[in-house]
Amino acid sequence: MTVELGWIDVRPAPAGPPAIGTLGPEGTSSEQAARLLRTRLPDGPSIVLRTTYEQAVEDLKAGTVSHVVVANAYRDIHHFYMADDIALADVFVMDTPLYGIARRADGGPLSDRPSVVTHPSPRPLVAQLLPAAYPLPEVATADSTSQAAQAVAERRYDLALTTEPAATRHGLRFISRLRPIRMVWSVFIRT
Ligand SMILES: O=C(O)C(=O)C[C@]1(C(=O)O)C=C[C@@H](O)C=C1
Repeated sequence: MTVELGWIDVRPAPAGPPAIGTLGPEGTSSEQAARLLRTRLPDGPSIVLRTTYEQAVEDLKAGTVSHVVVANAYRDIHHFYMADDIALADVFVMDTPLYGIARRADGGPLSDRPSVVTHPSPRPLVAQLLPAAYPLPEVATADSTSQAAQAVAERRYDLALTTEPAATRHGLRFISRLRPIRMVWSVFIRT
């Protein structure tokens, strides 16, 4: 369940039917944030999930979506703040779904030095959540928590730092404790 903790509108919504772009595929925290934004917009807008936030912003500039939701922990968000053809419309605080380290539910025993994949932004959680029995691994990166889960389901890595929805979607089982991330989300519109 997602909990909205605060909301600031800084610019009126654009005219026309809304559509929301963000980072996918299904199971990302960004998808949950987009679902929350949808509850505040008229006409039950569609949600367009893209492989990167940059692709979602290209859709915004091209006019195929009206809003793009970006996690403020995204390290390249400054490009979106600096662009002069899009602008910040809203800011809200929402806890992400639960994050944890997950393995294939049907896999055999884990290696003593399992490989780990994560989106770059929540990477500090790998050291925080990885059970002490395992040495700190080399960490590979994926474009989203959901892609990280998919990479483990496809046997490319042993463990993924991922969300509960993405783990469920890809048949993974958590081996760590779970925690949410209290996140500020930025909503951009075209100017
Ligand atoms: O990959 C996702 O699920 C995202 O929505 C992006 C993501 C993440 O990787 O955790 C980016 C930074 C924040 O930690 C919240 C979300």
